[in-house]
Amino acid sequence: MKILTSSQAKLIDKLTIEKGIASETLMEQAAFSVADIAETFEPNSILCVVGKGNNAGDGVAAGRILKNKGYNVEILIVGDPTQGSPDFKKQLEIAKKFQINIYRFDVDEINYSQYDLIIDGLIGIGLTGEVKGEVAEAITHINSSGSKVLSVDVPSGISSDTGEVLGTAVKADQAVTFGFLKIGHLLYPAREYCGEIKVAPLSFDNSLINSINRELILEDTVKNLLPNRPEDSYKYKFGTVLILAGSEKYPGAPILSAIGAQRTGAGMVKLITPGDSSNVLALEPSIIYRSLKKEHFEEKDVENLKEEIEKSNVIVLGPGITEKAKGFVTKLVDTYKDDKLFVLDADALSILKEKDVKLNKNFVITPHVGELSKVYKNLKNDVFGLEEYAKELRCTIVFKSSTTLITNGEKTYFNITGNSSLAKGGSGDLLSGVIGSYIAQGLTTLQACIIGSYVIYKTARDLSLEYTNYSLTPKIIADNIYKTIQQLNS
Ligand SMILES: NC(=O)C1=CN([C@@H]2O[C@H](COP(=O)(O)OP(=O)(O)OC[C@H]3O[C@@H](n4cnc5c(N)ncnc54)[C@H](O)[C@@H]3O)[C@@H](O)[C@H]2O)[C@@H](O)CC1
Ligand SMILES: Nc1ncnc2c1ncn2[C@@H]1O[C@H](COP(=O)(O)OP(=O)(O)O)[C@@H](O)[C@H]1O
Ligand SMILES: [K+]
Repeated sequence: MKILTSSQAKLIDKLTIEKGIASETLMEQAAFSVADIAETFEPNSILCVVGKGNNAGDGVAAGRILKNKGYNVEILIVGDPTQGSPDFKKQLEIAKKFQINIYRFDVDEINYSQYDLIIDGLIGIGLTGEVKGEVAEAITHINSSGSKVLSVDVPSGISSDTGEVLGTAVKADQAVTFGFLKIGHLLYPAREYCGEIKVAPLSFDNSLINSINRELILEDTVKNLLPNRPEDSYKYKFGTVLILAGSEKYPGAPILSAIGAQRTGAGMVKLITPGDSSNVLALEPSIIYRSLKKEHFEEKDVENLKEEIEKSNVIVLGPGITEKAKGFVTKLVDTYKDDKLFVLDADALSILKEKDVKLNKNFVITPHVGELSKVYKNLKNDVFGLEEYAKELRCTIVFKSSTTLITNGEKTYFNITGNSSLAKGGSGDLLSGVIGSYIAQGLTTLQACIIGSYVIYKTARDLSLEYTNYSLTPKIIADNIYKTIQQLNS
């Protein structure tokens, strides 16, 4: 499912209209979808609270369709309708002929609570700047009405490009958008304001679709990424993952990374760690394990581990290593950045603090917000900045959050499959091993991040129904990864 910016959405509207599908037709289609979804709330009375742009046009047309079906519908216009868009004004004239009550007065004079459903057609993708004045007041009334709320396109007040709340925003039970998702539907805080999101089809011109470079990860996106596993094969065909992780202080992190790699199909998983993570063998004896019996990795270990490093395809570097391993990380990356594939996680990311650090397409980095904000000073809540950073570093970034963003600067994938069961130490360690495993099995770094994150997040989501978001742990997720792989393989 493709994800658009507001300007891409406007361009698709424009191209469609240029090809001969009138804007009135698109509006009627949009309004029918809104009306269909409104009916699922089984309301007796409906208030359409509208602004004066085309979002309002959709809202008025949906109101008229619902009125025609026998529902008790009223319309409240917020703003001066004489300043409205041509399509909105047209809809208003039609609505008058259908004898709908249309109010245009002080927004405080309406009793919002008397309606079972409020349709929010105040502002859609045309929002510019903070919501203030009458529109802000109307939003406050909608939010405190206690009525169900259906937002047209995006909840009013939400930036469809960044997911920010600009001033104030409608809290919707559902949002119905047209043709494609918008970025704002998927990022917090907006994700919380959207409620359930429905995407309704419109007769849009799809010729631009292949050039849209942002996409939501769904099962279909991932199904064909599961690596081939021919019967006539052997372990080295599925790659060797070398996990260089842990320290005396953090012996658990490398275990989760190693198990993640092993349970997703890597041919060989080797774990080399400074501390004592020997419990890994009790959990999964097939993992090749060695302890350096010291506090943390040191620069000279790069030379000591030469043979193991050179025999590996992918190096998962970072979980639990502590900042004391910085010299080791810097030397390892400098020495092997052109020859090996890397997943850099946790404290391995501290090398990005150095000026002029150059990664390349062999690298995946997997920061969470705290890690990213330490190394990327321009971090804002926007996708565009992250894409720029990936271009600058020339690598693939997995920006781990409640909505996880995966980008190589050219293409960006949104993962909303996870839930708060993952907000626990160790989830990221598990993920780094899984991504390493998929790279070892021959996927591109971008593909490995897409399927790796999906496999972990989907397993977590499914399991949390039984275990709850409180009690589910990364180890239990690791033990059940096979269930998601089964679904993908069916
Ligand atoms: N061609 C069509 O008829 C279609 C219409 N669609 C609808 O059209 C919408 C886009 O329409 P527009 O481009 O007219 O934009 P909107 O109607 O989303 O927003 C523009 C209106 O909001 C007001 N506004 C903007 N920022 C404001 C702020 N900070 N505070 C208060 N008021 C503010 C503007 O004054 C203007 O009246 C979409 O969201 C969708 O609902 C499309 O989705 C489908 C096709
Ligand atoms: N509320 C949430 N909803 C969905 N996924 C989440 C949520 N909180 C955390 N996650 C996911 O859990 C993982 C946590 O990673 P991280 O913080 O690096 O853990 P650790 O380093 O302790 O292993 C990330 O993949 C992140 O996307
Ligand atoms: K809206």
